[in-house]
Amino acid sequence: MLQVKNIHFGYDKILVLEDLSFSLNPGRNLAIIGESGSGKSTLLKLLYGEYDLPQGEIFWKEQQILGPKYNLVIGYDFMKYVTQEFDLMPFITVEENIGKYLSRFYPEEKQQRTHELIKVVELEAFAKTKVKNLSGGQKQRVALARALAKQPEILLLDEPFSHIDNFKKQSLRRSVFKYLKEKNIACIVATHDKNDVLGFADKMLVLHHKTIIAQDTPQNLYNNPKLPLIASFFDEFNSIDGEIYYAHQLKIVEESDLKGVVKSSYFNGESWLLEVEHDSKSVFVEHHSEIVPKSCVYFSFNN
Ligand SMILES: Nc1ncnc2c1ncn2[C@@H]1O[C@H](COP(=O)(O)OP(=O)(O)OP(=O)(O)O)[C@@H](O)[C@H]1O
Repeated sequence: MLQVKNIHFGYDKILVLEDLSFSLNPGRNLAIIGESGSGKSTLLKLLYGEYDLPQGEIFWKEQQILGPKYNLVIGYDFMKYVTQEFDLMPFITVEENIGKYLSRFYPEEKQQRTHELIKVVELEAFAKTKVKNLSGGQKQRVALARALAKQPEILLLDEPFSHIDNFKKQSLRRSVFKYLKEKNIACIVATHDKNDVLGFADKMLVLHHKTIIAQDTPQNLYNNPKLPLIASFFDEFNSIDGEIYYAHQLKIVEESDLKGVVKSSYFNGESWLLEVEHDSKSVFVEHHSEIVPKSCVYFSFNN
């Protein structure tokens, strides 16, 4: 189990994280969310042992995670960290990059394992391509596969699908997260993308103002967001009389006490998002069709 106990950390005396505590069991998937600059990457680096902790402790099972003051080489064999920089070897091929840390004394096993990982990240067509000739998204997939090569017990991922195009993203997420579950590899994913979380994370942790402001399953946080910051991660929302309503929880009706004027309609695939001016504020309502600007409409709550 990963145990993070009352950790504090700052750069140059400016506190970035204050008194964080949480835990994660083997094989579980934890998503870390928070606005830009809230400390997600810093937290991953601390979990990896990249910095010394001025206060608090981190353990993976019995092993305490310590920083450079105690370790000549940063990191531990049971943990891998995929940063936003990838850190690959450009002049060798995809399969050579992935196989680099696998034992060459078992060539057949090495080849089999490399092939298995290339399949997980859906890069079969590029196995023999030099990394320098790959796109950013393809490099990101090689970095993921390489982190998995030696089968870590825990994987830290910083925005793991940020460079991958939308055509590939969803199938790649399914493939990678399914693989991690099958192999019982715990993973911690720092992300801005709700699609990395919904459907995959067992638990979500929300960072804000240096601390954890919420810690729960994605389902519970989605259904009961409590704070605008949490709702905004998932969807367009409105605060009405102190309550949070997603746009799909409001509907256009023939008549109601809530009246407004349509400012804009935005097509979003399955439906349209209407921006309605009500009480000099914008209210977002999901609707099956477009409504011309300046139309007067009534809206109410979906039951
Ligand atoms: N090496 C560093 N030296 C000094 N300050 C830093 C350093 N790295 C990050 N910071 C600061 O620490 C804070 C947290 O940064 P961090 O990169 O952890 O946030 P983040 O949530 O990962 O952001 P993003 O979502 O934009 O990647 C920011 O205010 C940032 O400016």
